Amino acid sequence: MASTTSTPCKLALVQLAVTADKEANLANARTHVLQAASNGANLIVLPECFNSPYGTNFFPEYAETLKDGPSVKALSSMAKDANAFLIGGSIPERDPTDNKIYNTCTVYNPKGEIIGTHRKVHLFDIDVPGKIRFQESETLTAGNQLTQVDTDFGKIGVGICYDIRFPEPAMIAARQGCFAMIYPGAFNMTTGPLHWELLQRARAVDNQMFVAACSPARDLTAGYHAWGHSTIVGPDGLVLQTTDEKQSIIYAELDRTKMNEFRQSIPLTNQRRFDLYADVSKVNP
Ligand SMILES: O=C(O)CCC(=O)C(=O)O
Repeated sequence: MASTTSTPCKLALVQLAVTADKEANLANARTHVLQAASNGANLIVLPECFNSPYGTNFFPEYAETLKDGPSVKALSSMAKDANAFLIGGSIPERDPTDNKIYNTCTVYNPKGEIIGTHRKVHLFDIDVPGKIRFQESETLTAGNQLTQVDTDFGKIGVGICYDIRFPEPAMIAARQGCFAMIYPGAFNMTTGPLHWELLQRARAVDNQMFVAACSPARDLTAGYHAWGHSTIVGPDGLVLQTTDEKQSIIYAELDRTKMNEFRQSIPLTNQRRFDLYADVSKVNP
């Protein structure tokens, strides 16, 4: 389905250097969000866990509520002062009703109002012997819903990092009219070179939509070494913009006219055979 709006969308991914100092991280985010806006971006994205070091031991310490935590306040005023839509990376969120902690992305309109909240639905629990073991479920709880937000440019699907490994949310988003999937993420030095770009290109080419993933910059003094390489991919599966591991901002115009032309020339959406593969969850392995 084509997006209905025609407002040009200039996307910026802000690959931030993240420290252990939350206040400094929020101030650094603000500086870079305003810089992106002054360069014409009207859709700005921050990385996964941009206000805290990435590690299960840090999540309880840095967690805050969405109602009156400092990060949500700071993000709201950044979006307003930038006059841009802001996909606010993710933060460790404490839900006061059950005291559970989530890895949560909040999304803002240019008035600074929250227009969407995504709690990471697939927790990053992996064990690659001799390389990396990470168990988010030690301190985090998974969210229970997929997230799409309405913007001036059309609908956008939002996931967080490990969520990108699962094709279904991106496919559902595309079929429900989203023109882009955006993932704040923080891959590592093992799976980053293997899969970071591949997964983005896969989600893009499968669904003929824009896909972008925004990482923190790499800090070799931190416990977790992020891969960096924030990347924007077009609906044809080609990389539009990418970067290295350092702090930087990358930009691309997301041209939905070109996306719709590409969808017409290779019309996958109308050619799917759901009569043959209706419900994969019911297929026995
Ligand atoms: O899927 C991966 O390899 C990395 C995922 C990750 O770092 C995360 O979910 O935070």
